[in-house]
Amino acid sequence: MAALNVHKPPNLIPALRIALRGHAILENPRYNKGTGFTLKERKAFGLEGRLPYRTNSLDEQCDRAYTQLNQRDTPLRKNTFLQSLKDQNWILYFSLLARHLKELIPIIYTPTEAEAIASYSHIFRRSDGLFLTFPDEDIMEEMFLEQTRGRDIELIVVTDAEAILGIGDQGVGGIGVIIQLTCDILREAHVKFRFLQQNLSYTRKTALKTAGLVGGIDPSKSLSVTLDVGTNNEDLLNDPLYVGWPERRIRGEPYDRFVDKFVQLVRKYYPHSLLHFEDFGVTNAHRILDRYHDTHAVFNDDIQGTGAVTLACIISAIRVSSRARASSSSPEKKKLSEQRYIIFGAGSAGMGIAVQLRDAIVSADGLSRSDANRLFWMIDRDGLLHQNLEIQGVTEHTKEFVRSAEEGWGGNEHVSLLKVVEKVRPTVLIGCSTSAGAFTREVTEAMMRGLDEGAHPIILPLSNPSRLAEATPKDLMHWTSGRALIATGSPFESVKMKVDGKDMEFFIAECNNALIYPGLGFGSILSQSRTVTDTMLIAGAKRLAELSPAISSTDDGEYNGAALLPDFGDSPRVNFEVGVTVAEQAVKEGTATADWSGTTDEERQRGIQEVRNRAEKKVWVPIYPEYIYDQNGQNDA
Ligand SMILES: NC(=O)c1ccc[n+]([C@@H]2O[C@H](COP(=O)([O-])OP(=O)(O)OC[C@H]3O[C@@H](n4cnc5c(N)ncnc54)[C@H](O)[C@@H]3O)[C@@H](O)[C@H]2O)c1
Ligand SMILES: O=C(O)C[C@H](O)C(=O)O
Ligand SMILES: [Mn+2]
Repeated sequence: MAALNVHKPPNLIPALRIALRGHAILENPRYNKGTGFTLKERKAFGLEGRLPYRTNSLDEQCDRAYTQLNQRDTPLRKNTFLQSLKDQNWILYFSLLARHLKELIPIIYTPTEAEAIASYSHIFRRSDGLFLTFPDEDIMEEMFLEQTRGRDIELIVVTDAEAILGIGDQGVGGIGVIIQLTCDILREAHVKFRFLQQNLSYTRKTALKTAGLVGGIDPSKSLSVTLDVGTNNEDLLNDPLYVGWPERRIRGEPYDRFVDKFVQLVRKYYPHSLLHFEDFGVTNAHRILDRYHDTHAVFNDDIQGTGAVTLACIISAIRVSSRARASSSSPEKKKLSEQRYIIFGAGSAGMGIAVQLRDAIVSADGLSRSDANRLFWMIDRDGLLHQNLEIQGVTEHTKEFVRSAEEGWGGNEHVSLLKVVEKVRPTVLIGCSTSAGAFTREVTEAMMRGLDEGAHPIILPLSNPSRLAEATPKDLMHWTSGRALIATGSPFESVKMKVDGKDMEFFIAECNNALIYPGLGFGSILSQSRTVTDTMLIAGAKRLAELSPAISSTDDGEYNGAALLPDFGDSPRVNFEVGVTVAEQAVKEGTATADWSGTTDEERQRGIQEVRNRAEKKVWVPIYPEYIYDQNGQNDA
């Protein structure tokens, strides 16, 4: 895909009517333009004496901010700089991100976010998002309304921070994992705005084709929420600077009641919103998803987002591997159901991946659910999950994947990854265990030995941040003599090596849920889907796979080292496509409730034709609109 180009005439964005003046507008990151305010706006909003003479374009502001950013010499300092830029001016922040997406994603996201979250209380400057704290349970509704009243919220991202990335319980610092996904509006209640009447369709289409859009969801319509139910992290509990509630985590009935109170507020005030759960502990994550799945559009990113992006990655890898086999004597094995999967780490991500792949196998290849379950071997701390093992805290989801005792896995003993690889001869090995280096040379070589002639091993070390990856791409490529098809959870450099005397460069895809959740979310919000169904997720994943460089570049020839998934630099457009597909699926299957989505078969057909057009209109682009002072604006709009 072509590089993103974010230059665009500002007059193509509709004007906003705003009631704020002077200091208040400069202090509001949603509306602040800094030196970007035009002379006309400076006059209208009482800014003439508050800003230096020169008006800068957004391009100039981005160039300046980029130079300032590069004066910060560590990723964490850059992360802090960007966070403070976001606190000052959203459009500048998103616009800068859009211009340097590939470079900046690792700064605001994995791996640097892990450091920022771990030091949250120490680098704290200013709060962001909504904090709902357990001892304040009785006033939760007031706190919720205080921040949301008058707002048209479509996306709510929430964490209780029990399992942040692979770094565990981070208490209130967990807000860091979600604020990069959403932007909270300050003092929205004092502002009234409305779009001027214009023909937007050209505007948006052009913006979309030429501009970077970050997820496509208007940040003012999103809210990030921390459920501070305590922390079991001893370091935080003993840290006098810890800014969260310094008590042990609440469990059991009080926890469920607290979460339920929050979910019911979301349902009451924002029935059409998407509620995105991030980095909950594994048992709570599954229970919460199951509990609300049929009553609200809920989405657990670690379970479903990871499942969907991994499904896309595997579809892409199987295509490459089967093409390679087409020229050998062994069967092609093009189908998901023709693979054997070992999943190392049976937590939220591992189970999410297993369920998503299993569902896709059932729907695409027509296997029964139990036959499809048999294609998976799940391994956790205690080794392979098999019936003779006394496993602690097995969830309903996990049970389905426990291997039968008749397969001869022995008694209640630890069956190691190596043993399982040797016996099962997997074609796909996925890591989401937080166990750095677990995919050793021995394991990898054993996997290679078990493959059919000509096949590529598909190996996905997905644990984040980078230092927790189960193996590095460089090692895997060398251990497999350049055969492995690899994707990782955090970004890694490409691997250059000679294969059969030829110089090759292998690009390592980032198989991270961030490559798909904005699209899944956008599609769900666009169609106002009542629930997020498995079929919507599968449709989104298939679309993502189709857009992978590995698929397009191996169509008529040998694998050339292209990445298994689209590049993060292309994620805005990729996510737009995923969003359109997900919304089309929601309309098709009748879960969409948007007024244009229709109820009869005929109306739905028309609704599907509408989706792209609606998406283009809805997508948010980080470019300054013109502001018009609306003296009569109602402060409580
Ligand atoms: N790439 C992505 O998009 C993505 C998405 C979600 C999670 N992740 C990563 O995957 C990892 C797990 O995340 P999660 O949300 O599933 O956490 P989780 O705590 O729910 O699951 C981790 C599981 O790994 C198991 N485990 C720990 N040590 C192990 C070992 N030595 N051997 C085998 N199993 C072991 C744990 O018992 C647990 O069941 C994290 O590093 C996270 O960053 C990546
Ligand atoms: O946040 C990420 O980078 C991906 C994923 O949600 C994780 O928990 O690791
Ligand atoms: Mn996560």
